[in-house]
Amino acid sequence: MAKLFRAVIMGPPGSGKGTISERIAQRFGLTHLSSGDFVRENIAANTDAGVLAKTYIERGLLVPDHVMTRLLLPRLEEMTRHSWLMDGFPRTLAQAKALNSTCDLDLVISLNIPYETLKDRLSDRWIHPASGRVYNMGFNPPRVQGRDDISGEPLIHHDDDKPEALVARLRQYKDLAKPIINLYKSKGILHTFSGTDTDRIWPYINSLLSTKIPSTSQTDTQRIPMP
Ligand SMILES: Nc1nc2c(ncn2[C@@H]2O[C@H](COP(=O)(O)OP(=O)(O)O)[C@@H](O)[C@H]2O)c(=O)[nH]1
Ligand SMILES: Nc1ccn([C@@H]2O[C@H](COP(=O)(O)OP(=O)(O)O)[C@@H](O)[C@H]2O)c(=O)n1
Repeated sequence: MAKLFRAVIMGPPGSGKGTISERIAQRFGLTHLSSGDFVRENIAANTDAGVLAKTYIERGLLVPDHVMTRLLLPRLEEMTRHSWLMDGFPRTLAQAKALNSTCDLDLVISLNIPYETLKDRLSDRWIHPASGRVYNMGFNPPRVQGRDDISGEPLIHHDDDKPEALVARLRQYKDLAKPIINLYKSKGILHTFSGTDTDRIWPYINSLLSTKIPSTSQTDTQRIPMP
């Protein structure tokens, strides 16, 4: 069996983690694991952890570490035969340490995007909640306005994508991400990409990953919140 590949993508809200993860999943055949989608699925399914998580998300708070790790780590342990890219986890140093004790990461991508760019993108982000597919009216608009391309279902706008919520979310990201970034830097697996356009960052990420994992023309790549 080919060597498995484990990566994490980090960045503030709106930095393009979901968009870039999709491209990576498609090009390299990794499974894209979105911790945010997984949390939302648990909320929709009314699981114990989902009910608990909802009380935090509704208040614009991060879900506590012990809830997130209880949700995610058992699922990761089921992924022992898959290569994956994790988006949205770890969000804290405690989560990074918990992840560390579960698996060896090969690579961490950190996105460094200016504040004005994040603000513009998020004010225009539309999401299909059931699949996690994400649109932007300028960058990747849906074929039919307000509707998901695949299912035709309505798109929604998250309250916490509004500019008034963004400053606090960004500050929190910076504070929490710093020690995680330092940890990954010290392990020699951190790669940082800066810029205002996903299309200009993507070739660099693509060529980095091409040196680490064989590309695939797979069409059956998955975007699943978690397995
Ligand atoms: N204008 C513009 N929008 C982008 C670009 N890259 C991503 N987006 C959009 O910006 C929003 C945030 O991207 P997303 O991948 O959801 O970021 P995440 O919060 O880090 O997962 C979405 O609406 C994307 O469609 C870009 O280069 N330019
Ligand atoms: N590791 C994580 C991942 C998500 N979450 C919660 O789940 C929400 C949605 O996750 P997301 O990754 O889609 O969020 P954003 O990238 O929009 O911040 C976050 O805003 C947090 O409230 C968390 O608390 N801890």
